[in-house]
Amino acid sequence: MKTAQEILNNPFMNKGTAFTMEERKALNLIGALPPTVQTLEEQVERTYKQFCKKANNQEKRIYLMTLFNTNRILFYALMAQHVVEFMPIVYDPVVADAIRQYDELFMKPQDAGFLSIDHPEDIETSLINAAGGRDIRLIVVTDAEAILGIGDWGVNGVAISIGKLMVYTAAAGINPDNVLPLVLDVGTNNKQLLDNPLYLGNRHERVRGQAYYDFVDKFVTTAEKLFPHLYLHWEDFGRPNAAAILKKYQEKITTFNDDIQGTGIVALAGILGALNISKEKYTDQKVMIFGAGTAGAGIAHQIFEEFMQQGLSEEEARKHIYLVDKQGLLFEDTNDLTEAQKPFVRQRSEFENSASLATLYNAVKAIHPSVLIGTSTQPGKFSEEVVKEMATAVKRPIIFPLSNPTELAEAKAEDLIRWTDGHALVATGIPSAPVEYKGVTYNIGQANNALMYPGLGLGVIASTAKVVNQTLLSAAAHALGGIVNSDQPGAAVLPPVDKLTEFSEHLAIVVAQNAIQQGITKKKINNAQEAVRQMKWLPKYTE
Ligand SMILES: NC(=O)c1ccc[n+]([C@@H]2O[C@H](COP(=O)([O-])OP(=O)(O)OC[C@H]3O[C@@H](n4cnc5c(N)ncnc54)[C@H](O)[C@@H]3O)[C@@H](O)[C@H]2O)c1
Ligand SMILES: O=C(O)C[C@H](O)C(=O)O
Ligand SMILES: [Mn+2]
Repeated sequence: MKTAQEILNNPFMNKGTAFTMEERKALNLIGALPPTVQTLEEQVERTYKQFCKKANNQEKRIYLMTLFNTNRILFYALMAQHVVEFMPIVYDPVVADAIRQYDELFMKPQDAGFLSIDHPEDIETSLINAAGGRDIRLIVVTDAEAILGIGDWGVNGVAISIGKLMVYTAAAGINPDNVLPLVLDVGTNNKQLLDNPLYLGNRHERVRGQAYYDFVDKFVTTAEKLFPHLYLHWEDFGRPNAAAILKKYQEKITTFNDDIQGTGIVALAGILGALNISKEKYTDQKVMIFGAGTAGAGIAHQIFEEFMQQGLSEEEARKHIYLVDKQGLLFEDTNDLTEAQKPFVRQRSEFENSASLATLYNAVKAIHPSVLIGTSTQPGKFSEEVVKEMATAVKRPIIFPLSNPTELAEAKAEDLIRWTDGHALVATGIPSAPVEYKGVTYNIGQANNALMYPGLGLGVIASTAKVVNQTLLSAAAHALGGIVNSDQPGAAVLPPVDKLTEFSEHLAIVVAQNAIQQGITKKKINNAQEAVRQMKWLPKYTE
């Protein structure tokens, strides 16, 4: 028999004031709670009032994390009613501040797991301890080398795994009992952390090379062994490692890289949504991606696949894509190209003065892309000059500044609308308020992978898909890109976050259906819709 304290201090068991009198008698809780029994609805009302009293986003976040650590059903019941308001606080952009201040704010590990490269022999024990006997179906893991656009944050990065999983549950109803947030602590090269006496992670530089890959592999093998129904989500790894790890495992296990594949899907969906509004053809588009790292190259790949699906040859498809990185427009002879950039480099002979294409402005002027996407971590680079130049040649420029958090965005939505006299079709990585311009309200879609990874994940888990392949990813992009209200002036290019739970379910059903059709499910699943609905968890108390 558990003690009152053991029950009340376990967020998976605790119902707080909602324990009924019968439960209080049976569980030795008599006298350990105030006498009034509340409903979940009353608890939601009380906690929302408490939340509203907090003075700023940081305080609000601390409050919500405390609630999460206290009563998980109540946390999700509350979040279900306030998704739009809570997303930026539990997730991007406020999560970035929480990561920067992890040691100052640390109270509880929040049921996350911490794997240390200094003790690879402890991987199995650590996973068992962190899971605590639960049936783990979904892991979000980071090594925190490239947290959003803010760089290397060592063990602090665990908060992105926790935040991503909160969104999985709030958006798609993944049972919180089945999830495990993880950080691979392989050291950090962040000097500020190494010099901070209160830093909580391993106090040495990042381990690189074979030792790193052996550690990752031991983690993957052990997790697959312990959790046979696992879907493994990689988040915010550094540029070379993210791509290499995905390549190594994507055909072997059920796995997904959010920054490469998730961002690719959401960017493609945003373009498809924008073209629904402008009534233009996909195969007429010229796409320029500024910042061709993990996310940028992932977007290029997804867009490239779509050109081929829409009938272009591989060679023709490549001609529609232009990558710009630190070196400027990427050419076949550019130094330090990554493997993921190489398929999309251009020939110098295509341009009269290729040497001048080292700046974004010159590249935009020479190419006049119809789509401009930013994943560069360089704030303000979609300047008035760049955007106006683009708009001289393109009627409805599609412009997505996707860098996170807020202070790193390549442009603000409001400026893009003004500079293009309302013609730009805009989506941003962080939430943007609607823009009022010349009597029209422009709703700004949030092109953040959070719009799709929960639905994709629910579909994959419910259908028991063995792998996340290109066909599945394309189906997800089309499902998401098809939901825009194209007749409304100022319509957003992506569905709004206040409908996140609805369209996540829709996405999940499309994905599950696609996995069934492809014959890539582990179990025989007859009905995608039923499988998805059955898998969905709702924040309700049970006896
Ligand atoms: N909205 C979303 O869903 C989403 C998803 C993933 C990443 N992102 C954002 O995209 C950004 C990049 O993330 P990442 O994981 O790809 O990082 P990354 O480090 O892999 O890529 C960044 C790229 O930008 C390039 N770059 C740096 N300075 C530049 C400059 N002055 N000009 C041109 N290119 C430059 C780098 O060389 C690198 O290739 C981050 O801010 C991240 O938050 C957004
Ligand atoms: O975390 C986000 O908000 C999106 C994305 O995964 C990122 O790294 O920026
Ligand atoms: Mn990310």
